[in-house]
Amino acid sequence: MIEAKDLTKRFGQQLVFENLNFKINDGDFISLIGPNGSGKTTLVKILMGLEKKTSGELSFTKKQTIGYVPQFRNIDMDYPLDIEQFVRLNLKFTLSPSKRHEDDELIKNILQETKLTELKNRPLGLASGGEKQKAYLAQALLNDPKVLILDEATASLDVEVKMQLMDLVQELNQKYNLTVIFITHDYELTKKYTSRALFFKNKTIEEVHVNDVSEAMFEMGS
Ligand SMILES: Nc1ncnc2c1ncn2[C@@H]1O[C@H](COP(=O)(O)OP(=O)(O)OP(=O)(O)O)[C@@H](O)[C@H]1O
Repeated sequence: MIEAKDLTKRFGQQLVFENLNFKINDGDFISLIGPNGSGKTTLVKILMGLEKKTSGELSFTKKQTIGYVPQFRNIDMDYPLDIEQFVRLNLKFTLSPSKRHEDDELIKNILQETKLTELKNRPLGLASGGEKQKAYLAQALLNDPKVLILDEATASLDVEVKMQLMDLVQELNQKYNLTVIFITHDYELTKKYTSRALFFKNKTIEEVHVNDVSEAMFEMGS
């Protein structure tokens, strides 16, 4: 479980949010929603230890390995790695033959789990948007995370491709009780896939029942 108590973040004089109080349970599929600039990415950066909180508490009941899938960005056609090589980047490189064998097995399983086996030798630069995002997902899964953060990971993808990626994440959530934190501006995906929603509003956060999530929540000024 992840618990925030009175979590507050400022950048200099600018208050991003204050007194956030929430719990995220193991196996939750939770969305972080709210307008641009309301602090969603800042919160996940604090969760990942990339940014410091200003005050308040953030606690984890046990060691929580975190995987992170970023927003889609195009990759040059001449990017030198294929999908499998790209996924391997997240491994700790080693010269030990027995570790090499273990790594090969791990990569094989992850590629299978993310439905990339057939595509593993495709140059990443020539892969479709959805395939690239699946490669990022595979990389994020390498360290056996208990928590997966999708940071607008479905933005700019076609609707069908978004659904395929989310179906895959849902499978992992259900099969491994993986906690999923989904930052999104997508109303439909929030409704279809998430079981809880945390809504950033007026510099703080409130839990909203997924049935009560409205399109306006993604549009309002912060
Ligand atoms: N390193 C930084 N230094 C100063 N201000 C920052 C920094 N990072 C973010 N901010 C500011 O903090 C606020 C929250 O930004 P953040 O990126 O967390 O919002 P967000 O909800 O993720 O937005 P979006 O939906 O547009 O991605 C914004 O006003 C942003 O400009």
